[in-house]
Amino acid sequence: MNPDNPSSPIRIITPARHGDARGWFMESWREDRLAAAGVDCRFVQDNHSFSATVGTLRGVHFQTPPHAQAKLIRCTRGAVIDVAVDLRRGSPTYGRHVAIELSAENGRQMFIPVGFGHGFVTITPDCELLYKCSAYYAPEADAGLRWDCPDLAIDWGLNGREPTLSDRDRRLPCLAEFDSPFAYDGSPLLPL
Ligand SMILES: Cc1cn([C@H]2C[C@H](O)[C@@H](COP(=O)(O)OP(=O)(O)O[C@H]3O[C@@H](C)C(=O)[C@@H](O)[C@H]3O)O2)c(=O)[nH]c1=O
Repeated sequence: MNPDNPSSPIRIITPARHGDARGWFMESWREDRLAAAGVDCRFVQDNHSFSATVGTLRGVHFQTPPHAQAKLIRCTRGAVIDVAVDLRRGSPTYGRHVAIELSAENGRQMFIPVGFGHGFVTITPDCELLYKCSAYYAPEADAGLRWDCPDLAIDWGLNGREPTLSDRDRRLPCLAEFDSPFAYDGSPLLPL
């Protein structure tokens, strides 16, 4: 899953910023541009979260079918390491992940399709994340995997420090206890 390759189901999008003496302007979301980048998705909900301290970790989250969500994620204040984990049963990269820095400064957005888990850790204080979702929040379908599951082996860059977590995230299961409801669609994959 190399997000720089057009064959990857994970897409990185960086909308152009038009700078002038006042600052800048950008089209933060355009359906046709996303379609041109290989993303065919109808979004129905926008989310916005604020994380106060460095080392706040949310994830690894997903909703199960029929409420599964694709997400288009961007950071509008501060910086985070954003992670997408392949949870598609039968995928050659099942359990593996992509991690990239999203920041207010770099303006990158990451598109994560259905079948992937999502999580992030803050690397600056006062981080705001905005993301679009392709399905409504459904608490009964809300699920996740432990951030420190050894089978996921995600390097969050914490260097031994304990992250700030929700109670829910502390209780999430590991990959070995997880029976994935997501099917692998055969989309071409590349080594991470
Ligand atoms: C996700 C979500 C939560 N909530 C509520 C439930 C709870 O009372 C409060 C906080 O929810 P959480 O603790 O689940 O928030 P958080 O840990 O930030 O959950 C989010 O994490 C990132 C990584 C994602 O990818 C998101 O899809 C979502 O799972 O907000 C909604 O009302 N709507 C929503 O869409």
